[in-house]
Amino acid sequence: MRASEEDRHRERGDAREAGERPRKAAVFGTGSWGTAFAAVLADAGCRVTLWGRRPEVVEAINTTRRNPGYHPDVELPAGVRATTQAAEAARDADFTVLSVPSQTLRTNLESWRELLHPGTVLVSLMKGVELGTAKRMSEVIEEVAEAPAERVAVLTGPNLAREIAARQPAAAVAACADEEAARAVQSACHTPYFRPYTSTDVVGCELGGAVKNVIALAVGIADGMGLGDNSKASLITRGLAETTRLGLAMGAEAHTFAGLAGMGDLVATCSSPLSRNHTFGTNLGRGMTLQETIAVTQQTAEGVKSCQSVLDLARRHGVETPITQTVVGIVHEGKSPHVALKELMSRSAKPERA
Ligand SMILES: NC(=O)C1=CN([C@@H]2O[C@H](COP(=O)(O)OP(=O)(O)OC[C@H]3O[C@@H](n4cnc5c(N)ncnc54)[C@H](O)[C@@H]3O)[C@@H](O)[C@H]2O)C=CC1
Ligand SMILES: O=C(CO)COP(=O)(O)O
Repeated sequence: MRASEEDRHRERGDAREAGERPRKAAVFGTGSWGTAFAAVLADAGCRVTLWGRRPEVVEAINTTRRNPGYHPDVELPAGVRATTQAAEAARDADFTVLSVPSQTLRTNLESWRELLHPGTVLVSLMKGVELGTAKRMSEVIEEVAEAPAERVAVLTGPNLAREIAARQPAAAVAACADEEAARAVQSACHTPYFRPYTSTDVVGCELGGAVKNVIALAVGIADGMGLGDNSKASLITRGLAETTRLGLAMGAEAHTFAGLAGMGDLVATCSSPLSRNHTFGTNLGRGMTLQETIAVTQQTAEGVKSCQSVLDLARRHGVETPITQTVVGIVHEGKSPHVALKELMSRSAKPERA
């Protein structure tokens, strides 16, 4: 029989009292989510080493317990320390958490792969699809780190970093082909305010996270154009329909898209002013050019690049993704949002289930 959550919490406490070493996590990336998730892991009892490339950020974290560029008002738990040395972060890590921009992951991981602790579970926090290859982040990790799918997990869901850093309650999904590894990740980040569920549907979980960023761009554009809630609800709902269609073609499970990694994340991202993708879209919808919008965006808005890879995936699988196509048209082909909207609305009529 599977142990209940309470039993597992008790077992962890017993193990610590019995002198078992605390679990160790390396988090690569001191950005908004990497920093907030490091705090979650530490609050759950892990010893966390954060790797950052900028010495001044690492120094600030170690001396002030704050990351001034991303979460200036949040005091990080004592269990988090930072380093610029990848080898130091990776040493003995039970969990190696990756939180860099999706398009730099391959290059980053190529320089870290020799340092990874044998047997470590690699956990992707990233919500993008690689340009050119159209690979999901877990696929890039498996390939570059030469790690089996059983040791590559994904953590996703409605998790706006600023809210998690403020310890506001949220749920998430820890997905891995190996259920045992998914449970290990779940237990490593389970706190009174962060409630991860497990899944073995890695494809569905990753796709939900990546495509919702594209749909959030569309909803942001609608917002920026001054459109109302009917328009936005229609985009969100049809956005979920196209995500599900693509996911099913790729072997994902339908129920994943009705869960936290699908609907949950889509709703959070499309409705929150904290979302970088949503804000990016709003600026475009208000009439900023792509270059102006990029210039005012301080953090990673994955959908801007991943919309092209998602469209690539859809074409490879012969799936229609009209909203994604519209976003690509506006963001990368210079199409005016008004013209793009007219085209989207004038597509041939069809049954809702098509
Ligand atoms: N911020 C959020 O609320 C959430 C973000 N995510 C996902 O987490 C991933 C990371 O996002 P954030 O931390 O929010 O982004 P961010 O933009 O706040 O931070 C990215 C970090 O990567 C570093 N970085 C940039 N280029 C790099 C390179 N070439 N090599 C190494 N490091 C580099 C930056 O210095 C920064 O520390 C993204 O895929 C995002 O979609 C997922 C859930 C929530
Ligand atoms: O993934 C997120 C929330 O779950 C964060 O969304 P943004 O990257 O658009 O800020």
